[in-house]
Amino acid sequence: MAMAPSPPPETVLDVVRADGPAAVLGIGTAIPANCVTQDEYPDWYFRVTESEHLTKLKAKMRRICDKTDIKKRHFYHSEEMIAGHPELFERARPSLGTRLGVAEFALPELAVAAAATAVAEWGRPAADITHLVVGTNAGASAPGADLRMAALLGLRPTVQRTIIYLRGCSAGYTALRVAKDIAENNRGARVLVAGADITLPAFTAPDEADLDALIVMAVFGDGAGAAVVGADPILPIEHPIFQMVSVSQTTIAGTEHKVSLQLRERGLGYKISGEVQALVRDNVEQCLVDALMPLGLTGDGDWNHLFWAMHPGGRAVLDSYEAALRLNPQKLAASRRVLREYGNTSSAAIFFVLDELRRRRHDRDGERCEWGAMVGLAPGLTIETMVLRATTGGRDE
Ligand SMILES: CC(C)(COP(=O)(O)OP(=O)(O)OC[C@H]1O[C@@H](n2cnc3c(N)ncnc32)[C@H](O)[C@@H]1OP(=O)(O)O)[C@@H](O)C(=O)NCCC(=O)NCCSC(=O)CC(=O)O
Repeated sequence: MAMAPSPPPETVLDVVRADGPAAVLGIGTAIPANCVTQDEYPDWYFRVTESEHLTKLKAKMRRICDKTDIKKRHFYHSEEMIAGHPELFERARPSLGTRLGVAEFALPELAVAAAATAVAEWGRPAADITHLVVGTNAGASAPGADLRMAALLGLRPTVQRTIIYLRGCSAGYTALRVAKDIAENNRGARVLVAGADITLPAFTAPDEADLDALIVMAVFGDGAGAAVVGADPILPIEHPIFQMVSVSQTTIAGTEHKVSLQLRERGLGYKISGEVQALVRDNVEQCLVDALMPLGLTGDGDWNHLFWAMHPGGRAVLDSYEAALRLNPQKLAASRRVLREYGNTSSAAIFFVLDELRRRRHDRDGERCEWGAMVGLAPGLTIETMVLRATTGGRDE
């Protein structure tokens, strides 16, 4: 009997792959209830860590806080929680179990709150989600926050889960990059992406010999962000907000130790070199030329023709982007506002920035550029970019 001819591979791929680029179809964010203003933070921090006697270091902390351009931050931990666990600030004591134990509850709680908002905006039932991608620096368990999220949100048991640990501040980018590839390579896929972080794993007492930790304590905050990503939106139910056009990643040679994270018995240790700002100034423009040249979007070196979703890593990092790309001050207004209101929420921050950017597109004097880019830094030191295209398909445009 003659065998039926097998279809040529291109045809099979046409069936499997989506037609169009992936797009963000819904965005949500969430923050924990405890709020500490940046003005009160030095007093709060030195009090809860029983370090009031370190008056010079506290004065330095105040100088740092005053320069952050942060108004307030939200934390899952409270003064009472820390008082009940002295291992969180007594540096010699092992404390990893306490920290990860809190994260196990906190991450899904925050991520689900953000995801529920993103799913509601997307407009379809949570059971239509086919994939889940979660990025965080505050976990080390399997199954992790992804499985708990799937249960709490009522996702299908067949949902394909990916969790990304310890990607530093770019965990949200990485999760979005993975979601883009999934959406474009699996026709009909709808990917729920979440970035969630709490700072408790890195919480530590002030120490003159560990100024990196002082910077982390002054700048980082807790939060979660989420997005639903999919290609070929089903109109009029689904409304693309940003198309995810292309991605790139460049690791700057010889910078392996400039930003790094280590999970130790006393928690998550960050190394953040003061050279980061200079490295950004010296390298980011070339990365963007490489990423945008193939799309004809370099604007002959005038980068103000794009909108920008910079990760709000710190005031000085945003200043470096602005200087290196000769940006008008309003170009980073969304990133600066997110930094001011929440601090650097690490894996979550980019979702806050995308949410703020699309909100600003509705303002009378808001951003109108069609094309833009997300930029963030990962340990390495690695510069990640994603080219975005703002669509007119947003629900209330
Ligand atoms: C911390 C800052 C707000 C301080 O502001 P300025 O640098 O303008 O102020 P300044 O020079 O007067 O510094 C104030 C005091 O802080 C000290 N100081 C500043 N940077 C320091 C560092 N990296 N390590 C240790 N100490 C530091 C200074 O010596 C000074 O101490 P004294 O007063 O005693 O002389 C800023 O440098 C900043 O925003 N840094 C970026 C923080 C950061 O790296 N974020 C995470 C990046 S990674 C990330 O999130 C990824 C991403 O961005 O995508």
